[in-house]
Amino acid sequence: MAREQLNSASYNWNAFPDRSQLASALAGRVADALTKAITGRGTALLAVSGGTTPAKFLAALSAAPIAWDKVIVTLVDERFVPASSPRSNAGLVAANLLQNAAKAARFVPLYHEAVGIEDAAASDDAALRSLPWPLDVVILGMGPDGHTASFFPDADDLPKLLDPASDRIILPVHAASAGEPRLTLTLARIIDAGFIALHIEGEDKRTAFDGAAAPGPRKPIRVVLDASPKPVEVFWAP
Ligand SMILES: O=C(O)[C@H](O)[C@@H](O)[C@H](O)[C@H](O)COP(=O)(O)O
Repeated sequence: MAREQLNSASYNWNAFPDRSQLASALAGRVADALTKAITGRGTALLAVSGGTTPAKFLAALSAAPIAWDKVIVTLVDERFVPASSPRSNAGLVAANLLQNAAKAARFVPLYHEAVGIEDAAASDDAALRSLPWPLDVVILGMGPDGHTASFFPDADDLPKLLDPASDRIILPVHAASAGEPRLTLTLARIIDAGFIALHIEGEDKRTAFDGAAAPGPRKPIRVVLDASPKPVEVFWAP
């Protein structure tokens, strides 16, 4: 049942009694959306977030009996570290999603060795243009500060990351609160997705999400919700 809407129907609230039930339900919704895309255009483009929340969901999705050989997986964002780093989102995806049936998917990472983050972002931007945009599914996470993707409130050039008219796919991010330089999909690519889910867990994240509804300066997650042409499906468990 949807809670009172933030800024008029910008999200639907899907609450679950526990994190396992959320993982199964979200995996089912994503599998259906990917299958619909494959039926419609012969392929499906999926972008997932990293961090600590998604592992259970990604593992549940990996077992979905769909045509994974027609699915392309990429990342919503990535820390500027190699896949061998414990901080790597590519490493998280390899360990949790690209297993079981989903092993047949094509994975397009964001990190590669480069002189610097700006060079990496430019070459990613060029390389990812050949993917079958728009995204069919995007799974966002959210930090307690209201960031999503790598749209950190203290990011240099935050308006450029959040420009709904940007023609960029990938941009570099410098933000003191991010831990290390990041590579991120732009908001413009995210809100074009056919199915947009926000996956958050725990009371802190629920409070942070509710805080995004409060009047005052808009946190990045609120900018995404307001810019999305369709309601974002929020999946939450305590
Ligand atoms: O690279 C990342 O960290 C993510 O893409 C980021 O946007 C994440 O979704 C939030 O920071 C929540 O992270 P947790 O799931 O670890 O709380």
